[in-house]
Parts: sequence; structure tokens; C-alpha cells
Amino acid sequence: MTAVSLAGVSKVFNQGRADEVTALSDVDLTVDSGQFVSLIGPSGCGKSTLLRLIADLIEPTAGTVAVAGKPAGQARREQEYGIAFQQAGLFEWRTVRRNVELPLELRKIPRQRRRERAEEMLTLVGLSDFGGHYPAQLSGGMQQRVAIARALAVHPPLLLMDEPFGALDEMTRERLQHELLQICAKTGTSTVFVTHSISEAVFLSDQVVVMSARPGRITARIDIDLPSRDESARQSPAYFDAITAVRKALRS
Ligand SMILES: Nc1ncnc2c1ncn2[C@@H]1O[C@H](COP(=O)(O)OP(=O)(O)OP(=O)(O)O)[C@@H](O)[C@H]1O
Repeated sequence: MTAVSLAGVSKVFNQGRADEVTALSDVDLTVDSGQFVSLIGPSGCGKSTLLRLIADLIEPTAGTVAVAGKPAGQARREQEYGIAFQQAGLFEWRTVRRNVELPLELRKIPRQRRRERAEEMLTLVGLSDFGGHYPAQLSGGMQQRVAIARALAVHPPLLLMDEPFGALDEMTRERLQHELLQICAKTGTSTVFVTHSISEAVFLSDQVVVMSARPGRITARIDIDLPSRDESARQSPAYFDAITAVRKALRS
């Protein structure tokens, strides 16, 4: 089953005006169900634009976007995906638990069920003791885990992440990468992940999609086949070979 499918997608901002920008040109992309795909490329190559098209936050100028076999708009209405961006985007006046419950409230899930689901998600990201805290009482890494718990609360088949770990220190980042992989494996979630980090893309992904700027295009798709997805993978020859392959693709 296909989680995401883009065919012939272009995106032009401010069309017909002096400040017209072709952010994406003729992009084809397929993400299979359960697959983890990272988008990497220079600043301004259209990574966030691509993610926002999948999330139906903006519309393509040309081409089609399908999520779980449905048009992107229908998939958004039926909450086929969860989103986590660089800034955790939590509501400061809501407790951690009530932040995670928010998408369930919007879906009109009954209170008891909401509470249970929020607890389940907080346990999944290792924050079961922090449900009653407010976001300001948590570290950046913990806030990011709350954002992931919230994105997963409706059990979406697809997770869209835009540099979710960009603001974190290297150690926290590596720990969260590991946790994210475990969560995705446990829940069978497909993921599209935007990053600037080659090593992050390689460690996390089944496939790294390399993009170039002006206009934004996909220039390479590199399949990653690591012997495992635990910390030892970061020492494996396959990991270093894949990093080299992605670096070369970014340069060429
Ligand atoms: N709402 C908008 N209006 C006009 N131009 C936009 C808009 N959003 C993005 N762009 C332009 O589209 C291009 C792609 O932007 P986008 O944010 O997708 O790049 P990116 O690869 O995510 O960049 P970065 O790595 O710096 O986050 C850029 O030239 C940007 O200026």
C-alpha cells in the first residue's frame, strides 16, 4: 500500500508577480506504507513546501498529491497524518496531557478514551510521569517528545516531520532518533522527515531523497540498508558508505 504519492507536482508562489518563485518543479515521489523517507537538500530547495503540500496546508500549482490513496484534502479531513515541526508548538496554558489530547478533542473522542490514549502516547515517548506538567517546565527534548506524542495520538498512518530535532543538542537528538524509530516500528507508521543532517537522514531512513534548489527538484533517491537500527548501526561500514553516497549526491 502507498502512504504518499506525488505525481508531476510543481509549486509556484506569487505566480505572475515580480516576486514569483518556483519552489518545486515536476516532483514525483512515492512513500510506501511503513517506509521512513527523509528529504535533504540545500536551504530553499523546497523541502518544507513538499511537506506542506502532502499535509494539504498549501495546494500544488500542477500535479497530484495523494495520501493513503486519497486526495490530500480528504486525507487531512480524515486525519490520515500527524505533524511535528521544529518548534514543538505546544500550548503553554495546557498541561502536557491536555496538549496530547487536543487532536482527540477536535475529533470529539469521549473524555475517558482521550485520557487513556494520551496516557498511552506519553508512555510511548517515556513521559508518563509528566502529564500534569506544563510545557515550560520541560526541557526542549521533552517538549519535542510531547509534540511527537500529540502527532501520534490519533494513530495516524503517516507522520510528517519538519526538522523536529533541529534545535536539540547532539546527544538528545540521537536519543530521540532512536526512540522515533522504535515508535515507528511499533506502530507501523510511515514517515516523511525533513532534515539538514546527513547522518540523521541516513540513520533514520529506508530512503533518502536528495533535492536541489532553483527550481526545487529531486536529484537522487538513495536506499539505505543498515544491518540494524540500533546505536551499533552508527559504527557500521554501511552507515559510513551511505553517508558518503548522500554527501556525493548533494554535491553533484
Ligand atoms: N509562502 C511563500 N510565499 C512565497 N515564497 C515562498 C513561500 N514559502 C516558501 N517560499 C519559497 O519557496 C522556496 C522553497 O522554500 P522551502 O521553505 O520549501 O525550502 P526548504 O528547502 O524547506 O528551506 P530550508 O532548508 O531553509 O528550511 C524558497 O525560495 C522560499 O523562499
